[in-house]
Amino acid sequence: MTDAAVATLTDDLVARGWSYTPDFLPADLIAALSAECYARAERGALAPAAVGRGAGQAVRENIRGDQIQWLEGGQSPFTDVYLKTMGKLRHALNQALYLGLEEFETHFALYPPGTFYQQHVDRFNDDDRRVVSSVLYLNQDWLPQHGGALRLHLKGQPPQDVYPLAGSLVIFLSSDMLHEVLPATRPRLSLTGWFKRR
Ligand SMILES: O=C(O)CCC(=O)C(=O)O
Ligand SMILES: [Fe+2]
Repeated sequence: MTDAAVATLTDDLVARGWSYTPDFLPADLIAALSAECYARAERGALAPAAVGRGAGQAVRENIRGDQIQWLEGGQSPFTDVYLKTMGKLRHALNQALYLGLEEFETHFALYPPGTFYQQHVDRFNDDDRRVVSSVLYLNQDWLPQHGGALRLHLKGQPPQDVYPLAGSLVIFLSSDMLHEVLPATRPRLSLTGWFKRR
């Protein structure tokens, strides 16, 4: 992540509420993170993702069908490099945009073929701490015919589809951006995260 890439990212976030950075992290690190996600899935560490919060939380596969595991520091050298990079990005966002972001929470997500996440925004009604959403994709050799786009529903414009290509990073404003994940023909892996204010 060069200074120029960070500048473009923050400029795009201000100008249009989202940004796309190809090759955000090196290919060998992305391959290691992808292998780690598959290994976690194989040992049963990923669990069906829930929607909602607190007492209203429930697994609803008609709304979202991914399997997730939250990350913690110290789990692997690869996830630690990712967490450290997102920490640097958090500082950069704060310096450029004065967002007061104090935390970053993130999970692996695996969408089995055919699963999806219906249109939503990432901020909860009863908790407005999520300010910026991030998705880092871990899928080698992804082709448009595999489906699985992240569809951003931009205000007053046609929707924007982003394919989940290995190493690419999408950032958007958590409260404003209506978005959905379209079904794919192959497993779709990512690290999804949220920069939060206190
Ligand atoms: O994987 C993606 O492209 C987006 C995931 C998402 O919208 C979410 O987890 O809230
Ligand atoms: Fe989302």
